[in-house]
Amino acid sequence: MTQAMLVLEDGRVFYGETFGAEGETFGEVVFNTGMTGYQETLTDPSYHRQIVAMTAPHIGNTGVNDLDPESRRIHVAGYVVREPARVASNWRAQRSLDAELKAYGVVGIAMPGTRALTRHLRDRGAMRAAISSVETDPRALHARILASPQMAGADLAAEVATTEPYVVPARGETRFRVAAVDLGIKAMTPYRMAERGCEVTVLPATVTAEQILSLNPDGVFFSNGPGDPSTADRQVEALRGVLGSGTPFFGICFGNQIFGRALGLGTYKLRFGHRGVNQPVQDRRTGRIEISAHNHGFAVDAPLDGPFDTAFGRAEVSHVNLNDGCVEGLRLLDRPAFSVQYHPEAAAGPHDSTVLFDQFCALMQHARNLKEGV
Ligand SMILES: NC(=O)CC[C@H](N)C(=O)O
Repeated sequence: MTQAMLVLEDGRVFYGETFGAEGETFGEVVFNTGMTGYQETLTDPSYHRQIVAMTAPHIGNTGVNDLDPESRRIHVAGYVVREPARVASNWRAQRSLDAELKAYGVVGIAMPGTRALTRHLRDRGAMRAAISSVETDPRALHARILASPQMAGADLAAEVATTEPYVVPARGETRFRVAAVDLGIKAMTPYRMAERGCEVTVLPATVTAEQILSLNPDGVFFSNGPGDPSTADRQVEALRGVLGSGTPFFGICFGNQIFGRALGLGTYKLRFGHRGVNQPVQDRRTGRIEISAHNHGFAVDAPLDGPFDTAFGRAEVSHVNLNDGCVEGLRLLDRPAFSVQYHPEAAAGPHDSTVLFDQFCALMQHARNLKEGV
């Protein structure tokens, strides 16, 4: 085993052994608290340019398969685990996690200090970092970290999104046609719509409102994605055009942040964000609590004390996080549009929130009924 080190922007150094590829990598280091779902995490495009540290102490137990990935490749910039499983044991396992990380050239580190790292990030916040198995001087690596890009201000969606439109067919009869803007979309999202009878046309991140609306969709969706939502001006512009048309809208994660901005709200960076599969979110209308999957480092700044006015009529915060009180969902009260900051597609994660896909279908059905005068 080769020695490796993880160095943080504030100078803290951790030592361990290489896991996955050898080499050097830079990114924002964040922690993920999921006990399961490491393959979905690794392949979630929203982790582009992030070094992900797993708090679960044993990673790789079930190996890697070709069924669970959320995109075509591993997207994390680097991977931090406490102890890699020595044996991949599962009936679906096709390869080991170590081999998969090597195949994608993903530099990782196995180190005893993941708990200390998590406590450090919890107190000081997510920050830039590097993993290296080729550098021996932490100070030299630290200097390179200070020259690497920040996550705040990073415009990354177009780096991971499709450049060509493609169609995910409905399973069974086609009930609705959805235009989905890919900002780093996870594969399970169009799948959840397809299994409800939606034919989903996935569009590049730079698509305009005119291009979206020219498809005459029953509904429009904006996906999750990497980077700082304050940079997503083109997408905010496109969404304003969509909302103005009255076409039903649903957004997830980055899509929620863009929706917030389209309504005139601001976004801000959370200290350490939410990444895991057990975040409690409350639906403020029903009081019901959903345990949900999360991956966000930014949040929308919205009034929590009741409905507020926007250019598209009244809006309200529909969901809040019970851990830190941050905004987890928004809805318009006079138009068919809503979004959530968390991941109802549940890959990986509990299925408490998949009902939101049914609500999107219900909005599309309602809009169709109105159009047809039913
Ligand atoms: N999963 C996402 O869509 C993340 C959105 C945004 N990049 C954030 O970190 O908050």
